[in-house]
Amino acid sequence: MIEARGLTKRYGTKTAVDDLTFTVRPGVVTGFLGPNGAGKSTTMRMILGLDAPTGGSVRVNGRAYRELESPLHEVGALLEARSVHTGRSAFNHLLALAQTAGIPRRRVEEVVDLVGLREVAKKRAGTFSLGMGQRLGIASALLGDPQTIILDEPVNGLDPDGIRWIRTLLKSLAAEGRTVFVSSHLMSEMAQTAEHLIVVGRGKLIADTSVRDFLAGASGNRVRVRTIDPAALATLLTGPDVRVESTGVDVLEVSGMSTDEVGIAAGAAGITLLELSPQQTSLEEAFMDLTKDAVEYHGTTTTTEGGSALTTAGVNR
Ligand SMILES: Nc1ncnc2c1ncn2[C@@H]1O[C@H](COP(=O)(O)OP(=O)(O)OP(=O)(O)O)[C@@H](O)[C@H]1O
Repeated sequence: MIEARGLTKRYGTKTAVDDLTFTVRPGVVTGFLGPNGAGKSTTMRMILGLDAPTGGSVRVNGRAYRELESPLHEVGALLEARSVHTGRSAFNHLLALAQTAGIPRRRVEEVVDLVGLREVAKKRAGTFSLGMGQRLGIASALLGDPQTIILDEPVNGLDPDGIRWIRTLLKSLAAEGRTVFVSSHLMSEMAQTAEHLIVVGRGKLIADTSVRDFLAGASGNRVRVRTIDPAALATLLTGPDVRVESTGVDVLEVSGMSTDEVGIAAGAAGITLLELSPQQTSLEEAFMDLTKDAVEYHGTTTTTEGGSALTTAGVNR
């Protein structure tokens, strides 16, 4: 369990994290969403005791990271930032980390298999591709068999196989009852991986919700309808709260009415329908709606460089 209360971080006049209060619970993957510069990495660094909050607090299993008796066994993390450049083999890199924390060699063997690095375990980690480097970083994070796992943008730059692998791994770690907190600016990815979402924009909390509720709340009523007389149906349905768009020769997209309402209105007017289906807003669209408000509220735009190499924290600091 991770609990942030009024968590704040300022760098000079810049407020990177602004009074964040949220709880990350065990048993589900929690996505930490926000556009670049929203404060995700800074929040994760504070959770891991790598940055001190300017205000508020954050606890892991009821205690500040620095107070954890055996941090590697409690929290495993993979932070975005620098790559692990090492002349050691992947296996020896993990073994060295394990030895500093009193973790037995057989656990190194286990995590090598768990992350699928067995075939390349004897290769120098410095020669690894981004995807292999990420697997190695995740292996390091899992070495202590931690109850809480924190990953900053783990799918950045990965190919579809790698993304699928991480997605499956995160879900299985959560299914074992662990707390899994994973950041991303890819909403579509989080929709497939996370059950719960904490959304931030410009350092502030925008939403703390299940993925399901987030989509339901954001989607409104949108209906796709095919008909033999689109012009007549469009005229019939268009109103102050209803928008009708033509999206194909015989297809309309109706916002502001349910499928039932469209069907009943068309039936009453004697207009034949060929298809009537509710449309779900994608997480991407829902997220853009939300963060657009945050951007407008704050009135400026930030751009940050998109670094994608990774290093481990909590293990390899
Ligand atoms: N050490 C620092 N000194 C000054 N400003 C910083 C520092 N670290 C982060 N910031 C600023 O704080 C804000 C939040 O940055 P942070 O890296 O936490 O965001 P993020 O959501 O993780 O974004 P990204 O996905 O780009 O990594 C940004 O505007 C960033 O420029």
